[in-house]
Amino acid sequence: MVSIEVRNAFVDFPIFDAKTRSLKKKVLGKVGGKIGTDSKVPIIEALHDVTLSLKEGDRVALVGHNGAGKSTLLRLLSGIYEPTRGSAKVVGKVAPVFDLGVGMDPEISGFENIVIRGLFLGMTSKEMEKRIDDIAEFTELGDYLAMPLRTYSTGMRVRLALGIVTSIDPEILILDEGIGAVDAAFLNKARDRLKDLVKRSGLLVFANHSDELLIELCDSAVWMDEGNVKMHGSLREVLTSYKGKDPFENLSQEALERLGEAPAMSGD
Ligand SMILES: Nc1ncnc2c1ncn2[C@@H]1O[C@H](COP(=O)(O)OP(=O)(O)OP(=O)(O)O)[C@@H](O)[C@H]1O
Repeated sequence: MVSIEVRNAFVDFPIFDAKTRSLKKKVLGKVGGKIGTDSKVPIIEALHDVTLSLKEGDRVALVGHNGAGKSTLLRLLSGIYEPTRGSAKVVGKVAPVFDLGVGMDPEISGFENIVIRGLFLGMTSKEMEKRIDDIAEFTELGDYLAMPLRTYSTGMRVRLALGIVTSIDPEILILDEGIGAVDAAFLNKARDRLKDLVKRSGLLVFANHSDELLIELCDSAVWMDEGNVKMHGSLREVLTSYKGKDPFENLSQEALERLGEAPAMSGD
């Protein structure tokens, strides 16, 4: 059984080369974690006393304004960052997808990249080799798969990366923005693969600004604000509080039924 237990976790970034003059100016900032100035160097408090308990089957959306701490939290959950104080215990193998391009080598072929990228995501080369035909078909890259990645256009790279990422069997899947940033037409093609990927995952945490994608893939949500967990609950409740309106109200009846949701909340 996979699980994530974060207890009273803090992640601080001391900044040794901050310009003191600009920090003394009292300009009211609206985004980013708190900047503590009690010590000799300013410290950005990216995560502040975060407690979070996630279990097998959870599909969690992570929302919050720029600099609220979403990416930092995802890195903590992936074991890339250790908490400065507190604890983060992750049981299960994590497949972190922060940037679709990370882990791809421009000098080797598309085929070789499929295997290498798969290894980074916790798969074995045998498992990836079995998936090559399926990935090739999805990407429509044909003979280009035998060419070095540096010969690909940006869109071709995204196709390959998305094909690989959606082919894995993750225990814990951590997705940052990147996925939603791909071309809308191609994302439509990838949607079913993404949904299947999430179904196969033991646990999903997904940071994204697109309501539609979150509604499609998640059922609960965590709202981060200035490094704190401001709210943790059902996706609909959290998105309604975060956005100030019910995100389901614009969905068609068919979509609502598919999602097993009631019609939009009345009166707000
Ligand atoms: N490597 C770092 N060094 C210093 N400060 C950092 C670092 N990474 C993040 N921060 C700071 O931590 C805070 C949280 O950043 P984080 O990237 O987690 O936010 P986010 O919610 O993912 O934002 P966005 O939606 O803009 O991507 C911000 O104030 C940011 O300036």
